[in-house]
Amino acid sequence: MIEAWSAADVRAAEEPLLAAGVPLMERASFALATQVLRDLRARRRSVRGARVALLVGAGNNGGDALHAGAYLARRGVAVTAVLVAERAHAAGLAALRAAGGRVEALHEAPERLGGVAGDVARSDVVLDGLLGIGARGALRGLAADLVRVLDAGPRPWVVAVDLPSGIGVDDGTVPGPVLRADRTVTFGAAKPGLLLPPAAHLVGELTVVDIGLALRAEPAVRRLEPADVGRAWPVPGPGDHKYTRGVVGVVAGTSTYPGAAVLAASAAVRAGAGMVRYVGPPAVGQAVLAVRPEVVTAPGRVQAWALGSGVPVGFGTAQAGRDEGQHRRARTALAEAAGRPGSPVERTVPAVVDAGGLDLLEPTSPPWFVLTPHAGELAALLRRRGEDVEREAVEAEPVRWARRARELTGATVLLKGSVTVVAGMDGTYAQADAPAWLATAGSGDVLAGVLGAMLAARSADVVGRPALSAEVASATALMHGLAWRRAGQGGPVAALEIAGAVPAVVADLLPRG
Ligand SMILES: NC(=O)C1=CN([C@@H]2O[C@H](COP(=O)(O)OP(=O)(O)OC[C@H]3O[C@@H](n4cnc5c(N)ncnc54)[C@H](OP(=O)(O)O)[C@@H]3O)[C@@H](O)[C@H]2O)[C@@H](O)CC1
Ligand SMILES: Nc1ncnc2c1ncn2[C@@H]1O[C@H](COP(=O)(O)OP(=O)(O)O)[C@@H](O)[C@H]1O
Ligand SMILES: [K+]
Repeated sequence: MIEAWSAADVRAAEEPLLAAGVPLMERASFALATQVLRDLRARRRSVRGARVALLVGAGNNGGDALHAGAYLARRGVAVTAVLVAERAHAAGLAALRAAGGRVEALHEAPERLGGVAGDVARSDVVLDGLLGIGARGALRGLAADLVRVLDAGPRPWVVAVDLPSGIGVDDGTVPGPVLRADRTVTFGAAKPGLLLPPAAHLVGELTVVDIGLALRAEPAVRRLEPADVGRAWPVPGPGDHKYTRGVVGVVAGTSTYPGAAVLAASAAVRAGAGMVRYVGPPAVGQAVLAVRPEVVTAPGRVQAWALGSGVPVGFGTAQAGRDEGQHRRARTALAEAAGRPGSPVERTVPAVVDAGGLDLLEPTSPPWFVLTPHAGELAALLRRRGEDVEREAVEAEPVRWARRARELTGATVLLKGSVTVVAGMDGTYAQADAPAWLATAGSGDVLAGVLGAMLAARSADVVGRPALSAEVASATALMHGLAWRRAGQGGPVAALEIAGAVPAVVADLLPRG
């Protein structure tokens, strides 16, 4: 698992060490220089004579870049520091000069911007040390101008120092120009903005360097890795039978959108549900059975629901494909699963609420409900609860709006997108496990089905400790991405094939022995 701490928590952890004279910047810059040497060796035959440009801002982030530049200069690298602010880290500057590095004081001659940017672009590696955790708002002034010019030209290999300068350190926003990094070397711990969209797309490969910080607070954002999923995946034991493994109830699809039912039910079967009950129009049930004869269509108890995929509700405009029967079935399931008065207690179970199901929710829901909107659906859900927000605003600040939806609805919120953000009761997760090939019609229905199976397998645990829903949802997003990799082999894939790849991915992930 990768864990990320806020800028304030990182500073609080640094303070006692700095007070005790622990050389944090030396540790950080040495690790940075070592990584740059590795990158240089991978990219050219000899380190000696390689060209490295340092983009240096006014603070300690620039200091890291300057000290790393000094190490590199001593290894025979031709290092040029480009200063963009009146101030620059004095000790770092002295170290670089002493090691034979060159200094280009761009702030003293801003008219040289074009020429300097051209030189920077011809470097073997560029270190972005403009801003670190001291960033406030978008890059300003000459730093912003330089990044804009560099962005427009040919791209050298960029290593971001601590983080790509100008991203929202704690919220992953991209309020202005940012130089996209090929690698980010971050110190002490990852920062939330490195994991959260949209900034996460500017980070490149993430290297976390241990500089000895003791971070005591809870991490602000977590990202699960495959081994975490392997450890958490429900593995049946000798005493299990299909009911203990969990029955998933699927209320999905209509005669207009039968495919969603087929995809969600297939995915639940493939993810290892003990049994899948399809609840819906008989003709859709037949379509499901034609693909997955394991599914049953008889009514009965379930341990979790997957509701709403392919069940449009269509407020106002999109009325096509409405099916009042499906709305009624979904509403009944939602009420029972929430434990509304009058429902048998054993019917209080987790529920995945997808697509049209989001329009059928009561104003508030229990935290063992996992809502799975994409940005447009989240914006609509928020508008219905009084927020003035459009899809674009959700895309610009996904974590803010996912958390807001969690507050307003009470449910766990899994916001789909190129990075999936999960806002849960005791924390936030961000999963970036597949490229845009995964964005294919029906892929969200598969996610809903897999998540239904996961929640059914841990039904009582999730209702008893609803904070677990977020972790289960994140693990499912990761599994979804891995299944794409397996099914698509790096290229396009059909949604049903993603479901089909789940068993092999699970088998690979489970601990051996
Ligand atoms: N503490 C330690 O020992 C360790 C710290 N470490 C390193 O220090 C980094 C944090 O350093 P930091 O606190 O000096 O802040 P930093 O990010 O360099 O920027 C502050 C400067 O930027 C300016 N500025 C702000 N916003 C701006 C904007 N939008 N556009 C333009 N300028 C802007 C701001 O100017 P002001 O707004 O105050 O005028 C101020 O001068 C951290 O990320 C890590 O790399 C490691 O070495 C490990 C040990
Ligand atoms: N740019 C992207 N990169 C990677 N994954 C994406 C991207 N866009 C969407 N996805 C993923 O693709 C799936 C699409 O789900 P959804 O929008 O509900 O589609 P559908 O309703 O057609 O099934 C989600 O899991 C989402 O996280
Ligand atoms: K930086």
